[in-house]
Amino acid sequence: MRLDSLSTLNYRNLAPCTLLFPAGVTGVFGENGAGKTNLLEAAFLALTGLTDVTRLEQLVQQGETEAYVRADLESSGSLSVQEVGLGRGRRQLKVDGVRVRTGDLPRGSAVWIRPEDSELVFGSPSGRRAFLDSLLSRLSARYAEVLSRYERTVSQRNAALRGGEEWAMHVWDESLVRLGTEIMTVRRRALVRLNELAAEANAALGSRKPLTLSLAESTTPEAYAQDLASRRAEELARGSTATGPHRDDLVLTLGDFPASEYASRGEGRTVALALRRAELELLAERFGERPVLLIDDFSAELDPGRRAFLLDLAASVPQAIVTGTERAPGAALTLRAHGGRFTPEVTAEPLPGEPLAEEVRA
Ligand SMILES: Nc1ncnc2c1ncn2[C@@H]1O[C@H](COP(=O)(O)OP(=O)(O)OP(=O)(O)O)[C@@H](O)[C@H]1O
Repeated sequence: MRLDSLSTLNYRNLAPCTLLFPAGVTGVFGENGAGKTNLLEAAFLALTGLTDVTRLEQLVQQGETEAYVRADLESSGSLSVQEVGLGRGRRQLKVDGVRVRTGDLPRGSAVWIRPEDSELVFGSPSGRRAFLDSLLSRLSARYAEVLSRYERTVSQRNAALRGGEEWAMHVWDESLVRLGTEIMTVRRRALVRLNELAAEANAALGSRKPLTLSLAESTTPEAYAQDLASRRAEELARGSTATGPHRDDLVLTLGDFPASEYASRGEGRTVALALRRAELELLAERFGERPVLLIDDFSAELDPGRRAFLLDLAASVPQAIVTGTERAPGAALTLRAHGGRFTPEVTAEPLPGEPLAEEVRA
């Protein structure tokens, strides 16, 4: 997978631009607040159609009403244009000029690694569930569909519980058990490979404590219907669905203890990196192509060994964009970020026989 160019208009603090990206690593460096994260966020949105901001308006430049991003990308030898328009709280996606839904974009096109990933480890179960669900939804359109039906069913069932509609529960329970069982089954199956890949990545990061992924399930496919029936009174009193995959956690165990409670900051960042590398490998296995890798702030909180891991990972994919407050070593192209603009740096060391940059300018 390759991002040939990225165009943005009215996107956060970015000046309108079209940037061309070569194969290999593009390093983007600049001071805090220059727009480096915004650039990666725009690239991730244009490549996948995905964003995790709560309000799409946040992505639109202050004072404007609409924003636009466009990716020209190359996948398995063919070229396509993906466009995302943002306005009035809605997102409109097009591929080669034809309107599509998010799930119709290439689902394995990008992985985004950022310092906030530590929240996966230290934050609440909902963040880890979102990581797992978003990954599985990208691996399988069927999972995305079942998950969205399940989530709709939970909120409708909750409304019925709040309305005291006990008589309607058997209908909601039937849908909930059917959809929830499929979600639990897919999660369990996918976790086997995800666990292997995350453990490998954790070892490659030099961690002396083994990493194990497991599911803490609030029920099981076999017991789900019975659990719902036995907690009916409690659910009616609380007005919410007490059990099911929307309550489960992805437990990250480092050594003998849950990382969420016992890991140091650095260990937590390592676990998060291991999860992201596992995500990248799973997407590559599923779609037969390595995603574009977006790495935000490659040096944040990381010791030299872990920085080297990230830079090696960047070198293992056809294309990566790596940001930092300092230059990423070994980049094919370096962009200097300043006030939402990105300027290519002329390489200081000419290839043998090439004139110096100064000579070119003279
Ligand atoms: N909708 C918006 N409109 C205008 N500016 C915005 C909008 N959203 C965010 N910004 C601004 O964009 C600027 C750049 O943010 P960004 O996170 O990309 O910086 P960065 O280069 O990654 O910095 P750091 O090195 O601190 O991570 C911030 O000053 C922020 O206030």
